[in-house]
Amino acid sequence: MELLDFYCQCENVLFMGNKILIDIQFKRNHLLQNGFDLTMSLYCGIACRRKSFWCFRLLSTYVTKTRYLFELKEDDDACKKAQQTGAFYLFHSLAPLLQKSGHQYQAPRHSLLELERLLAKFGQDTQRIEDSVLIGCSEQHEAWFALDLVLNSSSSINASLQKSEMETELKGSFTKLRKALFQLNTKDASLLTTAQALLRWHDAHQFCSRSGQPTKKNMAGSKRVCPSNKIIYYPQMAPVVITLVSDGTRCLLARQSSFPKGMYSALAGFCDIGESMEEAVRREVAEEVGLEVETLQYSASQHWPFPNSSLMIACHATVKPGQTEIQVNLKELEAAGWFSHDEVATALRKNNPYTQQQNGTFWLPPKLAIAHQLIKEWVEKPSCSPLPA
Ligand SMILES: NC(=O)C1=CN([C@@H]2O[C@H](COP(=O)(O)OP(=O)(O)OC[C@H]3O[C@@H](n4cnc5c(N)ncnc54)[C@H](O)[C@@H]3O)[C@@H](O)[C@H]2O)C=CC1
Ligand SMILES: [Mg+2]
Repeated sequence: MELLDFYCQCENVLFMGNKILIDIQFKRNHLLQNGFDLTMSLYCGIACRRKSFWCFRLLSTYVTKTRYLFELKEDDDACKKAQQTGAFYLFHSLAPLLQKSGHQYQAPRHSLLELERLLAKFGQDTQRIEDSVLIGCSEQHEAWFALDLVLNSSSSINASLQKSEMETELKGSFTKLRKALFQLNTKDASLLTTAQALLRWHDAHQFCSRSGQPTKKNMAGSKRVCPSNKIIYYPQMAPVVITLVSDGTRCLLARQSSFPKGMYSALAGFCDIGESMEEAVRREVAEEVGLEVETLQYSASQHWPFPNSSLMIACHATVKPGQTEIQVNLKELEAAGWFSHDEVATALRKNNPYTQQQNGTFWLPPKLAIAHQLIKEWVEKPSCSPLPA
């Protein structure tokens, strides 16, 4: 909804608690005088009365959306109300419901009414909807939830037998996220990885680790509380560093035996407790390939759902040109080597996860993986100027 539409609907003045809007004519003039673009999607504001005039501040769509999600996480009643007009992504044993068209997958959403009908049809209690977790909302504040139809269900044996009937009813299939991830658009991929990570965390944190009592999820699923001792548990991610090492002209790529055949990636490793990101990078590079990092530069980060939730922290690092002899730690890696700029640029151009490279050439992680971004950055700008490690 755009600014102008919103004001036209609300006539002259004020409404909605602290989201008070002021006289349309005044605001329109004021905004025009101040050079605001009325077509911007700013449509919500906060106003307060100062002496004889109103002060107001428009909030961006992003800010109002963020505040709305915060409210839903904090207030169970507001969250329950949001389910009435919300939409649900469905999972079965952590596999999302997807519909396939050509090479692409799409994630359908269902209304509360459709979900209630589905559960009733398959003999499940509609109370189960309270197991759903909040994963986001649209710009119009339609809240999005995810529900696993099998996890934590008292009738889980029954439900798993009904999987194919459910798929027929829902006109889709419950597909392993690892298989589908790279054929989803970025928005669906991000929502589904968040949803899966959150559903998995709830499934694994049903009991308090101190009292052994069942913990209780809040409506949004942003935490669990032990009713007996009030300990609050929040969903966790493990920090992982991923580093593309360069010697100035070549970059170092490696593979684990668990990787798909022919795929090489940057070096990755979990941070140890008490370590900074910089220390973790130095240790992992030394541990895995026997090299000492000289400089490093942060690039970007990414949530990664496999095998459990990780926060991938991506960096570029360099080693001294004269100290490039690799000693592969075979307990961690199957192979590692230096690759020239041309070799990597060619692999990047040809990279296609559906038709993995033939005739012995190597291939790189797909676009959605942060390893791919890191490698692409290096190919585009091999001589960035990192900081001392
Ligand atoms: N998104 C991306 O582009 C990429 C993501 N990754 C992810 O990075 C992660 C870490 O890479 P690895 O080389 O496997 O790590 P790693 O080099 O630390 O080795 C894994 C080993 O570390 C130990 N470990 C320590 N803390 C752990 C924890 N919190 N969880 C699990 N194991 C722990 C275990 O013994 C495990 O076998 C992997 O889960 C992988 O999925 C890896 C490459 C690319
Ligand atoms: Mg590793």
